[in-house]
Amino acid sequence: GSEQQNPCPDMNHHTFLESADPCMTEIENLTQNVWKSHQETCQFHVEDLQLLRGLIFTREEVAIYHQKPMEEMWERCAWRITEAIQYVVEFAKRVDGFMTLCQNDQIVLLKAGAMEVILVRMCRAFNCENNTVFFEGKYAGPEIFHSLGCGDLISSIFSFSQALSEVQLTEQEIALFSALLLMNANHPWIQEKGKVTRLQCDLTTAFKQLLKTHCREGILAKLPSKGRLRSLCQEHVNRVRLFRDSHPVIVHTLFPPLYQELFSSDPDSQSITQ
Ligand SMILES: O=C(O)[C@H]1CC[C@H](C(=O)N2CC[C@](c3ccc(C(F)(C(F)(F)F)C(F)(F)F)cc3)(S(=O)(=O)c3ccc(F)cc3)C2)CC1
Repeated sequence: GSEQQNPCPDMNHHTFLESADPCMTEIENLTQNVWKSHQETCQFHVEDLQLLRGLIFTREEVAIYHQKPMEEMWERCAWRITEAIQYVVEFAKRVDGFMTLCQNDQIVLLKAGAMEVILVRMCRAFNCENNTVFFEGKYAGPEIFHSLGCGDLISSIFSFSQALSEVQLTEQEIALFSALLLMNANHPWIQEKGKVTRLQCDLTTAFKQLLKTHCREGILAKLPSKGRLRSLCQEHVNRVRLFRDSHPVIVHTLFPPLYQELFSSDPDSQSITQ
């Protein structure tokens, strides 16, 4: 294919010398790999999530959720999020290049990005016509999470999903956007910055190429900003800490260990998520 001018001009010279420009097929292969990894590691197919939109919790079923104690609702959500995180870990492991990173960097990238990928994936399970999300087998409005006692977090999650579902991202766009959220070389604790930067650059090229091919550059302005995603994740971490401080035994005994490591521990403590 035609020689690509270096896609990452800011790569300093020695990194440039040791790495050739990705030619088109390399970028196309990366796009196919990321799309396949996404399809294989989503909990539900988007067609199934659309078919199930007709299945909505009845008023009686919502009332039953309202009667559940806060601890039980938190435990359910913690398990759900842990399940979703495990699928995201599997997604990352299948993206070309991720497994070549050192263990430390894999953990740092997942700790920082897993929740952001879940928030993006969530828009697939969100129905913006009636402001409901797929939860435990049926579609539910925000009121079903009432007993969690964090209405502000829930409403920001719903308004985030509302805004993102209006962009009507394709599965390929979600796949590449998710991979980009994970491969963030600017994270302070990254040891092999050059390798992550290379991955980030190739994924950026792949994403831009995909948007250009499908005349979808317009969505770049509609994607949530880094700041929006980060503040939503921070709100979630704060809420979990709040719940943990008021229910230490519950979190320590019942919350899935992976969830605790990813969200309850201090952001800078290293831990094994494998
Ligand atoms: O891979 C797929 O197909 C997708 C992956 C993403 C799935 C999903 O939407 N999710 C998996 C777990 C989900 C989830 C999101 C947020 C949280 C919390 F923030 C809090 F509980 F506080 F809200 C916590 F973390 F603090 F507890 C817990 C669990 S959920 O489906 O249980 C859900 C909960 C609340 C919502 F308001 C909307 C969704 C999101 C849907 C299926």
